[in-house]
Amino acid sequence: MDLIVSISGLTKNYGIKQALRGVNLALPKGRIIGLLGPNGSGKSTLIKILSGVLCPTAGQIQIGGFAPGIETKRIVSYLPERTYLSDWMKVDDAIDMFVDFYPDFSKERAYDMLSRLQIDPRARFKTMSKGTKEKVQLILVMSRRAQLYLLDEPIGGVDPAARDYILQTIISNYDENATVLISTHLIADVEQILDDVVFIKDGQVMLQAAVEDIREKQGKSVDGLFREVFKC
Ligand SMILES: Nc1ncnc2c1ncn2[C@@H]1O[C@H](COP(=O)(O)OP(=O)(O)OP(=O)(O)O)[C@@H](O)[C@H]1O
Repeated sequence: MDLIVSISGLTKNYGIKQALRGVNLALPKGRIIGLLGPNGSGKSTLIKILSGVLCPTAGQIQIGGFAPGIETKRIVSYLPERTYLSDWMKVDDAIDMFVDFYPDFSKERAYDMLSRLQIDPRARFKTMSKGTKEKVQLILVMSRRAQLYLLDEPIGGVDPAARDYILQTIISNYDENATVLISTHLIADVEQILDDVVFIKDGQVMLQAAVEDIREKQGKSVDGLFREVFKC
């Protein structure tokens, strides 16, 4: 199996709080993977470490053969859980900023997705709804030709009718050798596009499985299995 990410013994402490406890995980190339777990289970922490925003306390990580750093930032496209776009900016300013930052950014792809989602490139972020801003951020992140996309809660603020359309638009634009890791609580909405899932609880990986196996062998949806495994 050709891997894009391999993680061994990954631990992250925030002071006395242990957010990740010895995570071992291998993510293959060319898969769309759901990172699923209850609140506080460590999803954002794991994604931040993979993106290079946070440093691990212990453990090894390889992304495309490199430890997180300058080389991996070239091949990783990261959507943080919170917005980082300044309100005074217009959509096309943000696109120009991405063009300057990332040689793999496709302006054509970005404008194509904006037009499909009927978003005006001259609009200023301060005039936009939360959901529209989210759509723009996702478009920016998915317009790079990255090898690994890390999407932390990408569609939380988007209305249910638009979610499917956005997911399909985004997915249809990505290169099939790339891997997408999506953290979300909207499992029922996202599971149609997932190949694999990783369940995480209390900073540890509980399960890694192909969605097809969950459906065929266990006769369950991912949403159904999640509700069963994490029942309060
Ligand atoms: N900066 C921080 N300082 C201290 N504790 C933190 C910090 N960030 C996260 N934590 C703690 O680490 C644990 C994991 O948090 P994390 O945000 O990774 O979880 P999550 O699975 O993304 O949660 P959610 O689904 O609610 O977004 C939680 O107990 C959280 O309170």
